[in-house]
Amino acid sequence: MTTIDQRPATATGGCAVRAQVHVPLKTPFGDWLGADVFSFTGLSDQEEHVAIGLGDHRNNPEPLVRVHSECLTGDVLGSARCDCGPQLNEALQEIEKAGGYLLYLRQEGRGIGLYNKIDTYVLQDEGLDTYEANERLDLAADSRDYQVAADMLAALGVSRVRLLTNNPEKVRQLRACGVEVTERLSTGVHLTPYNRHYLETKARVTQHAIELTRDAG
Ligand SMILES: Nc1nc2c(ncn2[C@@H]2O[C@H](COP(=O)(O)OP(=O)(O)OP(=O)(O)O)[C@@H](O)[C@H]2O)c(=O)[nH]1
Ligand SMILES: [Zn+2]
Repeated sequence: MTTIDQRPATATGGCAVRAQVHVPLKTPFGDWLGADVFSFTGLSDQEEHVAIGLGDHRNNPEPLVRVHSECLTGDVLGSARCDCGPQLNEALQEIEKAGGYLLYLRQEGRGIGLYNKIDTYVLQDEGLDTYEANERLDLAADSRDYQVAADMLAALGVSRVRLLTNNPEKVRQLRACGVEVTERLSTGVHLTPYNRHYLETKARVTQHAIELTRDAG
């Protein structure tokens, strides 16, 4: 059953919790998770970002948090070109166990949007890497700004987090926005027959903490 439970909002820079809705989720592994989905008002970029509270998120002074950037092809369609889908599933499982939040940010294509991302796939298949392909379209290689994630955490009353990410830029930006990141935890390495170059490029260009063994995959 889905329930709606308005709770007192902690406003920060205009950002506040708008509603909290309990949603039963079924994972690809067949488990049922009880998720609290939070929507917000006053988000600085006007996007419909959501926070998904899992496990004992209310009482955890240092919740496990993942700031996940939207990837329709990976998250929904299960595309093997990237690692987004498996990272999302892993995060839901880990956060459920530890108690915390998945912030699902509507930042398709590292901020360039879905249509542009699909266009870059054509360029990637001609030999460009994921960052070069963005730039060939005169778009930023990665335009993501995580201030909005910091605002959402503050609105949830969260100031200290353990962060599940391989991306050092997420840690840097959240800290710069006043979030105390006490620990960065790497996700698993989700190698497919199609994403080795994608993962290698992330490790080389943006220093993602991804350790690829030569013979893996
Ligand atoms: N422009 C572009 N974006 C992509 C491509 N494949 C996936 N993405 C986007 O990349 C974003 C995820 O970024 P990643 O670089 O994979 O990982 P991250 O979020 O920086 O780091 P983690 O927290 O470790 O997952 C999502 O918004 C995806 O939509 C691609 O080929 N081109
Ligand atoms: Zn993806």
